[in-house]
This record gives sequence, structure tokens and C-alpha cells, in this order.
Amino acid sequence: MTEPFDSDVVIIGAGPVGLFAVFQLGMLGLKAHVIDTLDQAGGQCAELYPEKPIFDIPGLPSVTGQGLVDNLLEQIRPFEPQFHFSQMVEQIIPLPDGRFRLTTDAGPSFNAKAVIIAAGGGSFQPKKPTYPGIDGYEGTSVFYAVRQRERFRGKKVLIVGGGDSALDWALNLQPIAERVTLMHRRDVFRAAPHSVAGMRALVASGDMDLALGQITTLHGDGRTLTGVTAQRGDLTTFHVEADMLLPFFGLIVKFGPVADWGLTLREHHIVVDTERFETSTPGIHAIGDINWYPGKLKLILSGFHESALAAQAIAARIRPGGVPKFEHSTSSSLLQEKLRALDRE
Ligand SMILES: Cc1cc2nc3c(=O)[nH]c(=O)nc-3n(C[C@H](O)[C@H](O)[C@H](O)COP(=O)(O)OP(=O)(O)OC[C@H]3O[C@@H](n4cnc5c(N)ncnc54)[C@H](O)[C@@H]3O)c2cc1C
Repeated sequence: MTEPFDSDVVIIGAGPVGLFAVFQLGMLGLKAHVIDTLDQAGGQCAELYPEKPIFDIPGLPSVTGQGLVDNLLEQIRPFEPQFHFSQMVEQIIPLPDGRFRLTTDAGPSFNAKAVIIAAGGGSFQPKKPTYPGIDGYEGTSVFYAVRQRERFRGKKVLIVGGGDSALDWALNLQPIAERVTLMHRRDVFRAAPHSVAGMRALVASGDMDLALGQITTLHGDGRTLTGVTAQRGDLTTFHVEADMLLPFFGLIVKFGPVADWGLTLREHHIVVDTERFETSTPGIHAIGDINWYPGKLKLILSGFHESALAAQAIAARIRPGGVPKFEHSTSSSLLQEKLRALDRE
């Protein structure tokens, strides 16, 4: 077993609120590791509305979901957060020395003096198709996200779906795959028009296949895929050779393991106080959309406020010298030093 990562604080969730918590902790001299099920930062802003403008972030009259995430990532860069993507926190176990051990479904574990749960509505997970036997192929021939593009080099890749992820990855893997086939149930796509045009151009030039139908059967030895049978709208069937299958059917949000962490809950939210945003377990705080307290508003700005107070409470508990003298960011010597260090890089 690999050694656990050691951290002052582990933040569960790299949505906007989890990201800003890195800043608030950093200002108090605390280091954070950030874990998210997704393969990128941004939570709902990046996954659900990257191009929609948000109008109620103070000081930013209009910023897109992705623009806000990019700004937050830039803002927390001086504090060097360590990100661990594509893994879901499964357990939080109190240790005898007062710390917490967190484990994820990808293997790593983390020891932390305090935990911030910024898990939004729960973890984003791919919608999985129900093709018989698909579980056995997962991780070898079937993937719900592309973590390492190189893995698909020289492969016969079958991508299923009609949205942005399906089209983006069809275009992205086409240059390195032996062959890319895009399969969708009908000849109408929900993806960005330029992606659809790019796909149609490759199909017209014979460099990509487009198949209209729905998979009924997977072929292979149960772990390694060789192809699929699919059915057209008129119920005729056809075969597609494939050694990699990427179904992109969108994401669902699952409350998931949060329910098993022994915390007081109220209708799929974690109950916290309004001073420290601490849960029923001292040392574990919950901020952003996941928490509940009287008057809670699910707004990004509420989550930002909560992160500042949770960070203060954590510093008071775990920093050897307690909370440092209150400083504005304009006069924080720690922040100035870190920004100068970044400039020198
Ligand atoms: C279409 C739309 C428009 C919106 N417009 C606005 C607006 O104009 N203004 C506004 O203030 N708000 C708006 N919101 C709401 C806003 O996006 C949310 O309030 C905000 O995203 C909450 O941030 P968060 O960091 O708490 O959670 P999220 O953004 O939900 O991020 C939580 C993250 O935690 C991860 N996670 C959960 N469980 C685990 C686990 N066990 N292990 C690892 N990772 C986990 C998830 O994968 C996710 O990435 C909008 C929402 C939507 C859907």
C-alpha cells in the first residue's frame, strides 16, 4: 500500500467553493489537497454551464462558468494546491490522534488535520449504459472519460453519444486512433456546431465513420472487446469492430458516499452551524451547495463567505499558533511573498 498523503486540510470537491477555500486556507498559512470525481476543476460551473454568463459574482459584472473557474485557479495558484482528480472520496475515518484518514475509489489515501466537504449536490458520475456484460470490460476496453489520450493510439475506437463530449473526443482521438467510429441513435447532434461540422467533414473524407443505431450486444472475451452489434431504427442490425468503447451519455449527480460519513443530514444536505460551518463531527466542515443551515442560499457567493469562516475555525483548531492576526489580502505579507515567488518563476 502506498503511503497516505499528509495535509493540513483535505477539500472534497473542486467546484468554485472548494477552489476558493484553498485561498482562504492559504491566507492563514494552511496547505490543502483537493479531491474531485471529475477530471477537471470547476464543479457545476465547468460541467453544466461553462459558456453561460454568471451575473452575480461581486466585482465581475459578467463571467462565464469556465471563466470564473479559470480566474479562481489563477487566484489560488500562489498557494500551490495539490489536485487529485478522477477519484471519489469514499470514507472519512477519524484517527486516534485527532486527524482524519480519507480513502478514495482510486486507491490513494490522505491524512488531514481537518476536512472541508465542498461536494455540491454530490459527486458527478457518468451515466452508464446497461449493455449486458459491460461491467467486465470497464477499465480495459470500456471507458467513461479519457484520462490518457495515448491509451487510444492505434486502436479501433467506438464513441457513442451525440453531445459535446462524444463529438470532442471523436475529433480529438481521430488523428491517433487506427479508426474512430461515432455512433448515435439518430443523425441529430446536440454538440457545438463547429464540432458537428468537423465530424461531418471527416466522415465525408472517409477519415471517420458515423453509425446510426444503438448497441445491443458487446463481443469479446468478457474483458477485451472485439466489436459490437447495433440495431438501426428500422430494427436491422449491423456489426462494428472496436477494441475501445467510450459511451458518453452525460453525467448524473449522486449524493453517494456523503450519506455514510456519520454526519447529521437534512434532506441530502449536511447540517452545519453558521459561525464555523462545522458539521456534527468537529474538524469536518461543509461549505457550498452541500450544506444546510437556516436561511441557506445556494449561491456561489454564499459558499465563498462560508469558506472564509470555515478556514478561520480550522486555523484556530489546528495551527500551532492559532489564527494569525487578521489581515486583509491587500496587506498580507504571506500573499505578497507568494506572488513575488510566482513572478520570479
Ligand atoms: C445552469 C446553472 C446556472 C447557475 N447559475 C448561477 C448563478 O448565476 N449564480 C450563482 O451564484 N450560482 C449559480 N448556479 C449554482 C452554482 O453553480 C452552485 O451554487 C455552485 O456550483 C456550488 O459550488 P460548490 O463548489 O458548492 O459545488 P459544485 O459546483 O457542485 O462542485 C462540487 C464538486 O464536488 C465533487 N464531489 C462531490 N462528492 C465528491 C466525492 N465524494 N469525492 C470527490 N469529489 C466529490 C463533484 O464532482 C463536484 O465537482 C447555477 C447552477 C446551474 C446548474
